[in-house]
Amino acid sequence: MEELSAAGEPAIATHALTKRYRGGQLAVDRLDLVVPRGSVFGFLGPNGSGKTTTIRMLMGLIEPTSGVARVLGEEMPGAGRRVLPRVGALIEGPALYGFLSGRDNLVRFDAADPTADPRTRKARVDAALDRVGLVAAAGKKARAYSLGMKQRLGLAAALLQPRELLVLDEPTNGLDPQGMREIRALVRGLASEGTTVFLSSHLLDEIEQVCTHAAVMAQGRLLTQGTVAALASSARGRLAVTTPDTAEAVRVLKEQGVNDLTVDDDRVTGELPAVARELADLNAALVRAGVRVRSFGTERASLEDAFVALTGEGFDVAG
Ligand SMILES: Nc1ncnc2c1ncn2[C@@H]1O[C@H](COP(=O)(O)OP(=O)(O)OP(=O)(O)O)[C@@H](O)[C@H]1O
Repeated sequence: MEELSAAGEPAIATHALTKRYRGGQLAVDRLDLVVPRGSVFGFLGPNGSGKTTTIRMLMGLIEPTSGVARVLGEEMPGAGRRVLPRVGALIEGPALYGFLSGRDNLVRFDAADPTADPRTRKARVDAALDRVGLVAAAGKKARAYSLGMKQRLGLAAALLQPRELLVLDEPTNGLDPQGMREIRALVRGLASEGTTVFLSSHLLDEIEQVCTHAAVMAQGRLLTQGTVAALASSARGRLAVTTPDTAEAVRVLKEQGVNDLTVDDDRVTGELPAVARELADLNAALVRAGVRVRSFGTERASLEDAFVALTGEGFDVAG
């Protein structure tokens, strides 16, 4: 609610947004999403959970079957002509001409924008290249670019004009760790200037590293949304004990109601019992049984723990 009073409507708000494809597939099911202005919002879900379908509806590329999608305060797809110039989007990889240089690709994008003044084109293209760190490679043909460079060039195209909102569909998909870091740094930089960034990902780690807020999708449905900190803290952390006596520790902890125990070297971790117990009592039980405890504590819960708690299953990171 705070965001509403601070800066008008949220950057994105959907109400009961639904998409059923012609074949009958219910891809998005009554989605209520609220993306606050100024947030870096992670749209998280395994492959096939409906992320791309949602983004396509938000960008007016496909019509919803029912429900409402509002972007920057206006309803899509109807208000597309007014809204889309204020939105930079990178969906399913940028459409680049391989035979043109990175710079000339941007010149083409800029020339295709009827609102872009040709006299200031060069300055816009230079600024965008600089922004994504492609100045040195600007003269190379795009087909010689690595996947990460292509992704950055796509982002540069989205950044030729100042944007209030950036929508990025799996921006780090297929990138190596260095490429991922570069995109993350770019996203943080844009966010610090006040751009709202909405990005989809199937990587929990990535969302934790860069996002302030997140929503979790599974099978077309929204499981939860909120700040990343609140989502992670909604899951209980795991108990972690370091000891040379791992077998005995496992036996004692099991007796004390600790589930899902795993041993990795001299570390025993487990799920804390649902009924809150004094951690000190667990430690005392270990000591009583003669287990030599080197360290004892709980690990901070991660977004992954929250996801597992919500769905009862592991996060599918395949693909
Ligand atoms: N054009 C289409 N026609 C019919 N079904 C589709 C179409 N596009 C997607 N689907 C189905 O809708 C569901 C959601 O797909 P969607 O691509 O939105 O998910 P996603 O979360 O973006 O996954 P991914 O990351 O793999 O793209 C899937 O079951 C998919 O098979």
